[in-house]
Parts: sequence; structure tokens; C-alpha cells
Amino acid sequence: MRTVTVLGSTGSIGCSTVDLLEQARDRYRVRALVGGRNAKKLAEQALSLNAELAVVADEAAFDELRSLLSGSSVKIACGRQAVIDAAALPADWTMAAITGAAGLEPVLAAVKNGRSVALANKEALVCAGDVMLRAVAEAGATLLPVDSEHNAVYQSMADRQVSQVEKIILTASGGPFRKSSLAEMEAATPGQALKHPTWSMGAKISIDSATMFNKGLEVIEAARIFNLPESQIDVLVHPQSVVHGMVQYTDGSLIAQMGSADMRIPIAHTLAWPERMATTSSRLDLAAYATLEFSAPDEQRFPALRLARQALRSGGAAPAILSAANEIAVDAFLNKTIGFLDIARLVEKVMEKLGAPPADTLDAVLHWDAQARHEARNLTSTLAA
Ligand SMILES: NC(=O)C1=CN([C@@H]2O[C@H](COP(=O)(O)OP(=O)(O)OC[C@H]3O[C@@H](n4cnc5c(N)ncnc54)[C@H](OP(=O)(O)O)[C@@H]3O)[C@@H](O)[C@H]2O)C=CC1
Ligand SMILES: CC(=O)[C@@H](O)[C@H](O)COP(=O)(O)O
Ligand SMILES: [Mn+2]
Repeated sequence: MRTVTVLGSTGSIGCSTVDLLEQARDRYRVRALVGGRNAKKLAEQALSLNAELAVVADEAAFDELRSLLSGSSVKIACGRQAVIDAAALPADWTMAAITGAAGLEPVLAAVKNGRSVALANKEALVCAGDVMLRAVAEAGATLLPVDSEHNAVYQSMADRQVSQVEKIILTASGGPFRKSSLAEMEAATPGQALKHPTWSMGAKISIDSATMFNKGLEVIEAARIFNLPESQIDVLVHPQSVVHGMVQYTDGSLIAQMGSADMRIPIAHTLAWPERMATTSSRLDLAAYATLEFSAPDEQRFPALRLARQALRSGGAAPAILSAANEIAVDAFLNKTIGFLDIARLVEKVMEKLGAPPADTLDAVLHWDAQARHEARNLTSTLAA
């Protein structure tokens, strides 16, 4: 039996992970499940999987969790430190699926165990790349990419001919505004922006897909995971989301990974790695697709890609600043405080103000994350006025 922990078990990736674990009860024992504030879902999952521990980050949700799990053998805890402590419990495999920089310290705690960490939480690697990769190396941990594009590239590099890689290609659906004019995007509502054309995901990443900050964050994530410069990471808009990522080798071979738009496929790849496990996910019916389209992204309508590439080239805290400012801007857009195109405007302004100071320690990353949030909040109120 392998032991597993799921950080962010109540979210979109977390629920897909729990679904896979429920189908393979004989192979995995659940050490800890961690949620933000959804005590009902967390309790249901903990009972279904007979988890040793269930932790809810929000202390206000603790009483509900306690009453839902009273009489069961599941231990319970709450609060930020309890989340980090749960992540630190030794588990053979940990799913890191808390959204945003809130997931950073829990991921680092899991990495320190020196086992396998399946990384969905791209913001953690974007904001603290050096710190995380150093921790992975020091602990001898294995970082397995869950993000569909990175998992695709990882699978396409299975023969490990890394020195023969010319470039990698991340595909992008183009989001709900792929064909929209700037005027339409200026007036876009949260409801429209949340409607992803191909994937069903949490709110934050759905908005990131609509602005294409998701792809920008993914370029930075790929640079960290595959140790490649920004110039060797291409983005290709592919509205069908059938091809998830590709690796072009120096001999001209282009190896791609394909699959239906179901995150249980890459999650299963990391859960069973280095073996494979069966899933019930729908199989691709390529004959049902008349065409597969590919085109270059439009950086005029989607400045997020340019900003992320700039942050990656600048280095230091620039990616952390971009990601933190984006988190605040996405919240403000969802709360209808700012408009859709204001998200990128606000991030650019915060980047201009804070630049790219050094960030080679966790404290420095957290400091610049906090500064960026502060600047972004100030700008949000200016835009709202
Ligand atoms: N969804 C997808 O298909 C993909 C997601 N990703 C990445 O995976 C991560 C998760 O995305 P997704 O599942 O969509 O997001 P969701 O919003 O659906 O889920 C987020 C999870 O994190 C929990 N959470 C939020 N804040 C905290 C906190 N402070 N402490 C502990 N737990 C917290 C939430 O708990 P609760 O709901 O109980 O409040 C929930 O379990 C993101 O980084 C995203 O970019 C990457 C590729 C694909
Ligand atoms: C499923 C996944 O990995 C998401 O990151 C997805 O790629 C988002 O879609 P976009 O390609 O529109 O950003
Ligand atoms: Mn992705």
C-alpha cells in the first residue's frame, strides 16, 4: 500500500484525485486530506477514503467538520499551521492542488519528505522557483508535473534525451475570448470569463485561461520544470485541447501527448508513476474531430503572455510579483471591482513599480508577494474609483 496526501482535495483537481483513489482503494492509504473551507465535501471524502486526518484551513469551518466527522476514526485539525503540518506528514505521494501562493509553504513541507510530489499548483513554482527546486534537490524528492501541458511534455520526454531537445510547445485553448474583439473583452463579465470552452476547472485558473495568464504562468512553470530558457518554450493556440504538449528534438521529430480534456489522465500518470494505472476517462475519438487547428497566440489582445515572458527573463522576484498581482486582480474582477482587461493592466503596473528584486530565499519571496498584493490592492481601488 502506498500512502498519499491530497492538498486541496475539495477543489477541481482534488476531487479528480479523490475519484481516482476511490477506484483504487486496495493500492492507496490516505494519510491526509486538506481543504480550504468546504467542510462538507472534505468530510464526505475523508469518510469515503477512510483518511487518517482531515484538515480545513479556515478555522470558521472547523465546528462543521468536527460535527460531520464525530464518531469516525478520522482525526481533524484546522488553520494554516495545521495545513503545513499535514503536508509535512510522510506520504509516498502528495498531490499539491491548493490554488495560488497559499499553496507554497504546504508544497515545500511536502517536498522536504523526499518522496513524490505531484504538482498542480503552478503558482508555487512560478513564485518560488529557485527555492522549490533547491528544496527538491536537497530532499531528493521527485516532482511530477500534473498541469496537462507539462505532464504532456514530461511524457514526451520519456526517453530523457533532454540535451537533444530543440524546444517544447505548450498548447493553449485560447479560452472563451479567443475570437472576441477588444471591445467585447473590455465589457466581459465574470460569468462569460468563467465559461472555459474545453476544461472544467476552479474559478481562478478559469479566469487565468480567459486572460491567458494561465499560459504565461505555464511558460514560467515549464522553464523551471524542464530547465529551459524562455526562448525554447513556444505556445500554440489549439482550440480543441486534444494535443496537450509537444517536444521538438534536434533531428526534427515532434513528439506529442494527446488525450481527452480530463485531468484524471495526467493525475493518474503521476499517481501510478513510473507504472501506469487504468482510468475510466473517455478515450479520444480522433475520427470524430474533422480538424485539429493550431495558430500563434495574439499578444495584442492577450498581453499576459508578453508580461510573463518578461518576468521570466527578468528573473528574481518578477514572476512572484506577476503572480501575486494577478491573484489580486482576478479576485477584483470576480468581485466586479475591475474590468476584464484591467487584470493585465494592473499586473503590468505592479511589475513596473516593483521591478525584479532578488528573491533567492523563502522570506524574500514572501516579502515580494506581500508587496505585490499591497500595490495591486491600491491600484484596484484606484481603478474602481
Ligand atoms: N482545475 C484544473 O483542471 C487545473 C488546475 N491546475 C492548478 O491546480 C491548482 C488547483 O486548481 P483547481 O483545483 O482548479 O482550484 P479549485 O479552486 O477548484 O480548488 C482549490 C483547492 O484549494 C483549497 N484551498 C484554497 N485556499 C486554501 C488555503 N489557504 N489553504 C488550504 N486549502 C486551500 C480549496 O478548498 P475549498 O474549496 O474547500 O475552499 C480547494 O480544495 C491551481 O494552482 C491551478 O492552477 C492546473 C492544471 C489544471
Ligand atoms: C487543464 C489544464 O492544464 C489547464 O491549465 C488548461 O490548459 C487551461 O486551458 P487554457 O489552455 O485555456 O489555458
Ligand atoms: Mn495547463
